[in-house]
Amino acid sequence: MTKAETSIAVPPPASLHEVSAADYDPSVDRKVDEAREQQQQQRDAAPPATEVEVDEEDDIDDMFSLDTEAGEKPKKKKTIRVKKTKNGVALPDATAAGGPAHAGLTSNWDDDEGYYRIVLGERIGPKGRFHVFANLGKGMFSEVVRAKDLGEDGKGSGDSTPDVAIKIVRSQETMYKAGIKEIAHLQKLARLDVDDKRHVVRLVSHFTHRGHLCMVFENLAMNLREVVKRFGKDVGLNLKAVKAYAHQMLLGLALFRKAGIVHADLKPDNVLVNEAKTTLKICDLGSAVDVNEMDLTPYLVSRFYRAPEVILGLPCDASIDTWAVGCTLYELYTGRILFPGRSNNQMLHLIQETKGKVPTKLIRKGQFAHLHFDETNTFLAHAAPTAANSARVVLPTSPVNGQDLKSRLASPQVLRGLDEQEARRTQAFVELLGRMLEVDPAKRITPQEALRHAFLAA
Ligand SMILES: Nc1ncnc2c1ncn2[C@@H]1O[C@H](COP(=O)(O)OP(=O)(O)OP(=O)(O)O)[C@@H](O)[C@H]1O
Repeated sequence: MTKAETSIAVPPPASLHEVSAADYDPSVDRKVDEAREQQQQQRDAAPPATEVEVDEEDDIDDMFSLDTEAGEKPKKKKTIRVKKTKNGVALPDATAAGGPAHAGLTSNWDDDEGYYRIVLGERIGPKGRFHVFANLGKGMFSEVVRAKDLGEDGKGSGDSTPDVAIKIVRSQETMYKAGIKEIAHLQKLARLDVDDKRHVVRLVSHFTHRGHLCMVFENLAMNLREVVKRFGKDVGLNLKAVKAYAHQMLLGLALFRKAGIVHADLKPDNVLVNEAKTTLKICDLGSAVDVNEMDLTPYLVSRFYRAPEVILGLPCDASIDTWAVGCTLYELYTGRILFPGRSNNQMLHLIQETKGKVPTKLIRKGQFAHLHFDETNTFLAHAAPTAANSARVVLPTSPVNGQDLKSRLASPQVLRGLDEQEARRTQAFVELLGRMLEVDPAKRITPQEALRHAFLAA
């Protein structure tokens, strides 16, 4: 492997290679992308399975021996993408059946931004079925509360009052419609997974409360970013836990593929675990899209988890979720963000340092490739977030010395410190990661193939 030969040396800032997953605040990341996406949308005013049989559940009890403590919940922001076209799912009129009649406006029940002013102790839902007792957080799209389910008659009795999580969508028409679409996707996935074995969060019911769409979910404990922060800050989780989580996420991805749905926002924040941290569920389908209705936008998926084909403007499909899960697994194992680029251009730079230069055929076909490569297909590293003052960087086809996954995770020095079995497992993990992070989406491993990979099969 040779070090990058740079005609003008403009590597990404050294600090970019070392970003702790625990320090990452997704809301900052999102704001930048939102602004860019809005610009992009204004510019483009006009507007892609097979099942797999796998054993359930690895035993990951006792993997997290630390006591839990109240952790800080990362604040997140989300870009809402609502297509004008319908996706075969009947979308009710937002203003009908208790929808946001005052869409865009606020009422006494709402704050200035259309969030419902939740009062702890309040009972919401048909017959006051849900007794709200805790706030779980606020996102761009909704606020999430925890409530007791008092049953259909709203009376609740003793043992039969399970906790649920309710996502109360902001009172805004586009968000209401996005919520309806999220419900349709969740219902489709649940129909294909009757036994609830594919690790996608279950929607219990939904209703409208004072103009707000409310989605009632099974209750889970925390998301994977919080898990890493609490149990693996800066060092990551052990390989056994990573293996179990990888297995479950891939089962989820296989289901998405089967359903023809792309999640399009997979990252540690959008994967929840139960109290025992043994089972995970993929959540937040607010950006999910039918594979046949994917738009070309360079800002799809949260930036650190964004696949190169998104940035390059190539046709996208479910493979973008595999890439995002690859980035997520690296983060779980190391406690560090794999590609912490501050722009799409820096993302491409970091990706190429780790994976080698983007193949010329992809550059040629990518609609946005001209923003990052010159006419000789040489990479242009931007000094600023814009393409201005960019410098040509001649990248080798192989990874930059020390940046490839093997050097990072399974160098001879690292392997020497492990027993034989652990060394073999680590190597298998790195091999699988490499396959999930193939730059060419056509060569990227599918979830079904990944589930048969030595790392998971062993
Ligand atoms: N079923 C659940 N059980 C427990 N907590 C949940 C559940 N669903 C969501 N949460 C919590 O609420 C957070 C936000 O949920 P979600 O991402 O679905 O909402 P959102 O409004 O789309 O958020 P954002 O705009 O930040 O992406 C999750 O990261 C998690 O911490």
